[in-house]
Amino acid sequence: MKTPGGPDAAKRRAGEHAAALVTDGDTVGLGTGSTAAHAIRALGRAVDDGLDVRGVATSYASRDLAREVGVPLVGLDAIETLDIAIDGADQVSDDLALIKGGGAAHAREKIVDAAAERFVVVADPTKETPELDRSVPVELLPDARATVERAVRELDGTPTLRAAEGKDGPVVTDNGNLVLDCAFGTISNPGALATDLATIPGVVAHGLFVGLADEVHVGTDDGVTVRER
Ligand SMILES: O=C[C@H](O)[C@H](O)[C@H](O)COP(=O)(O)O
Repeated sequence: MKTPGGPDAAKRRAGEHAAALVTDGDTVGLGTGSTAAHAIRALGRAVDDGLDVRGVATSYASRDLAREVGVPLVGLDAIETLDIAIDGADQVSDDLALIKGGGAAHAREKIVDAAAERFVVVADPTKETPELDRSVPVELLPDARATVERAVRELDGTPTLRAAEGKDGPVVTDNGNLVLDCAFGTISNPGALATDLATIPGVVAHGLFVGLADEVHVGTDDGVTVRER
């Protein structure tokens, strides 16, 4: 699908559309990535106009952007539930299963998105796919690298340690852990794979989000399409 202004315009449409769902008094999960950033900026403008919200950041990056644009923050450790979370995705399947973690933020994102009454995914059309087939990011304790790699191979996956840009060595997450990008080909049963990955000792969180998204807002040529679970 063509998107005038390119993918970033589509991301902006989706982010602003989702931000408009936030109402006075809400506690809002602030996702990570270039699409969620548009929602955070829109929320900052709404706060300037008088909206009363508390944001819960999912990463250093979303926390810093929220501070920059004036969205008041509350710590993840201080909340039990949220009214709404707005977050991006690397892939969205027809049944709203997601792959997340392209920015290595999926551990905190999963906590925040799962705790929200309403989890809204924001995306551009390049993220949509009938079935998930991208590599699944798996955050793990550094000492468990060899054992987790072996367990992923036993699930017929191919793990690759994520390398850092601008630094020698691996990506280290906001939580001080490593990330394995695990290729499984087309994922025909995301729920089963999600359970298998979650039960590997040493895995902190993986990027399969199954049964969590309530709706997906996709920026298009002339607006936004919404799919609901
Ligand atoms: O770890 C990063 C997150 O899961 C992002 O939400 C995801 O990678 C999508 O990012 P973007 O909107 O930049 O494509």
